[in-house]
Amino acid sequence: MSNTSPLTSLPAWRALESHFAKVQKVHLRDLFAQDAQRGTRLVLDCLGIYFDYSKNRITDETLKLLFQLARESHLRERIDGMFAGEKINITENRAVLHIALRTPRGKSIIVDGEDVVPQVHAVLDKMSVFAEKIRGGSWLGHTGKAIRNIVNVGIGGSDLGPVMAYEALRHFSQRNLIFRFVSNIDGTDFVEATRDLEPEETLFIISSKTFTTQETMTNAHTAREWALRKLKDPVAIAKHFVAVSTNAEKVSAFGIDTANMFGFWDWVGGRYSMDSAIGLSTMIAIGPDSFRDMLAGFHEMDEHFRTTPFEQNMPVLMGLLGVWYNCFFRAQTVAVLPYEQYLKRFPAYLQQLTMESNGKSITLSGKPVDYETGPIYWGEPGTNGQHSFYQLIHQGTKLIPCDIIAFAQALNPLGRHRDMLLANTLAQAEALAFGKTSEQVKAEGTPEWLVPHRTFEGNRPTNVLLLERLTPNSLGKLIALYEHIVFTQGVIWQIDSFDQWGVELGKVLAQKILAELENKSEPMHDSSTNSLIARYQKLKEKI
Ligand SMILES: O=P(O)(O)OC[C@H]1O[C@H](O)[C@H](O)[C@@H](O)[C@@H]1O
Repeated sequence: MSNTSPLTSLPAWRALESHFAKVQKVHLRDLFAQDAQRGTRLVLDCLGIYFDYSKNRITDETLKLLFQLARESHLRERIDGMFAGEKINITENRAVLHIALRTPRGKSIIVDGEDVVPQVHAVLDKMSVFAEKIRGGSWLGHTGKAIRNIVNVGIGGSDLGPVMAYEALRHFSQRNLIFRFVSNIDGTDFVEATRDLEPEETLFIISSKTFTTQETMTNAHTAREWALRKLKDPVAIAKHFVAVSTNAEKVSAFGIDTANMFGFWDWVGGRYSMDSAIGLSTMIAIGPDSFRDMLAGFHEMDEHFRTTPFEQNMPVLMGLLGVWYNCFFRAQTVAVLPYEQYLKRFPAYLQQLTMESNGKSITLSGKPVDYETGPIYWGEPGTNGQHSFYQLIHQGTKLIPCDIIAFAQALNPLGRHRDMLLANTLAQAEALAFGKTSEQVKAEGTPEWLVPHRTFEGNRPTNVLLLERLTPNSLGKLIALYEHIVFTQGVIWQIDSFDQWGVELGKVLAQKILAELENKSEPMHDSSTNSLIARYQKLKEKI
């Protein structure tokens, strides 16, 4: 890591603090009134994405200082370090190379003396052959029937990406195949996902980077029992189970032939893995060509991020705007509002990507931070959110910057639906920014006492991302955009965006409590946990 002073002592940070004191109350109405070009000037139009950031509470000076902050944080060197395969995940001593997963054939990225790009393409080729066999009906189950149902068993990064991508790209999927996803340790997840499936026609993809995750291993064993109840012969496993993992030893120990294993590498973080073999279900759904088209979209955004000056660099710009709201306005959350039904799981996917990455409070040099880091990401597709939580965004006491994502062309054109959807999209961004003054409300003849209730303060910032059409390629660009926003922010905050130690403690305690629940040994915890255990055991006995 380049030598960087603590964030709050950087000159740009100090300058931003005094700048913030001056501009924090400035209203977007005034910023637009002062500059007739603002709405066409503060936009980026590249890679097929029209990014309008004019409705942010920023001036040209804000942007200048934010870019200066990026330079003083050595963002350029850190980007180069990631792309060169440096071990920037310092707490796990690992390279962070999800960008290698979409690097075109023929290029090279060296990790520990080995070029990883040919390895990436070898796995993609193996996935393609397998995916085509399933899609074409030539991969037969144990009793000679073609596979019709594909069940991905995984959790976290081995589930959220596949689920999101399947939903997002459903329009491009082969419709005679049924896809299901099992993640939760709650048995209901498995039972409901498989209750109407025929084992003879079902393929399980056991997806787990480590192949040790309790939920996934338990669901995988349950899946094996479910399949063998009908198929009887353990030889059948070879036709009905494949694995996606970095851990060949554990895959064999489970009983899956490593010939049926699709590998990836320790330099791919779970939440950055949906475009690795973890995307096998996605590839079976949309086909190898569309999957590669998605990878090409990722790669275009990677190259944009790697080579474009910060001022025109979409992930850098969006990342810095996020830092501005998070650290100076102290906005606690970011709402992601896709105006596209197919992106309904996109906010959930982003929650792991952003919050598991930047939910940290210790710097790379091991000190507690004295500023805010990762915000809470949340959201629902428009227009549904409008009839639910938008009230709070418009008139509540909290500042919630919103990312609004929309596509001009409907994949399912239907009457006036798309125009109505887009009218809502644009209206919300306008209403959030400009609001409605009490004068305007009064002029409508509203009784005096009602005026404050019907007034909209406005000045609620939005980023609007407008694309032509949701395709595998544009989805790849959008995901890579957020991956690099996370990276940019992690660099500014001087944290390790690629570890996740915070998930460990609960896992260890759950093992201990499970043993106590099953052995009925005397629980040795605090008084609250002890009595919850006792109550659970009592309630359970009532069945
Ligand atoms: O893919 P796996 O090794 O099964 O891991 C699944 C998930 O579980 C872990 O607890 C981590 O928090 C996630 O980052 C990971 O994606």
